[in-house]
Amino acid sequence: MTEFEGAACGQIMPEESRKPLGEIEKLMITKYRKKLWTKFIKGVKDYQLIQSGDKIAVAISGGKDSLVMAKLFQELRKNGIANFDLEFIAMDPGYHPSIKELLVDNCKHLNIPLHIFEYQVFEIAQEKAKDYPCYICAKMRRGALYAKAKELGCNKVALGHHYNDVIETTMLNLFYTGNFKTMLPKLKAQNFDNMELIRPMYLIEEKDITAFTENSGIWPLNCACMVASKKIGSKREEMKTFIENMKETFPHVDRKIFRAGHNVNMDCIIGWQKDGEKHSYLEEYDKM
Ligand SMILES: Nc1ncnc2c1ncn2[C@@H]1O[C@H](COP(=O)(O)OP(=O)(O)OP(=O)(O)O)[C@@H](O)[C@H]1O
Repeated sequence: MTEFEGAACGQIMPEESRKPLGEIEKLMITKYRKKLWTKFIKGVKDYQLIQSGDKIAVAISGGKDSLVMAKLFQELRKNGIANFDLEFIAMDPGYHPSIKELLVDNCKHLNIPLHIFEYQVFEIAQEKAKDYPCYICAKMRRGALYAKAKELGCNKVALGHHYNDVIETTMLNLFYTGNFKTMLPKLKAQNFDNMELIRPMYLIEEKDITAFTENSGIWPLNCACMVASKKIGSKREEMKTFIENMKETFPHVDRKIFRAGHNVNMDCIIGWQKDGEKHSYLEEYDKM
């Protein structure tokens, strides 16, 4: 473990030395075709994430998810299935120089032309929210990514959240906030006109991203956070373990949680929020 990682950080250990770019690109559409490429295309189609004429800013943290997302986007562009443009953006929130070097080196090897910009999120998050910096950090990061995307003439920002992120977020909301709230495949940006956030990795499982990354011999950035990782145990990691343990008794529990967000039965919901306003089923009860 490096001095920057928290106990919850799981390091990816490549099985072999870094493969040449051509081999990595081929691996993605051969051995990992079903697990990565097909699911990427399905997510893009099912959730209508790309429209003709889009210019998409692919947000690269340097972690495994966003690196794989970048390669999948490049493959889609090569295939000419949709008419869209790409930019790759990375916000440097105050990374240690060795971490930044790894990010730049991986992107160079993977032929991802990166726009890196500095935005000292770590410093601000640590100062403003000592006990729980993650929320403010994520909010500021999103604003900075939208602003950079706009500057480059993009109308969409793509984030690397995947299938397991969706499930874990749903369960974290249920357990810790007592609400049913999942993560959307796309949404309109607040405070930025004509800007959308898309999550094209929505159907891709984390274990397949990990396997592909290890097989490619890539060492991605891992827990580059220099603020929170040592202060708070990762609730997300705990939830990951909890779901894995549940799978021993209910093998398809992850799929069921994922599907639940697509199958809410509004006839059996007592209260909900819409556009920030609270509603109750009693509002409609007497009209039935
Ligand atoms: N510093 C950054 N610059 C640009 N994009 C970022 C940055 N940090 C996060 N993102 C984007 O937000 C997504 C979710 O970020 P999160 O911190 O949850 O990382 P993650 O789930 O570990 O994903 P990854 O493996 O890509 O780091 C990333 O996949 C990436 O698209």
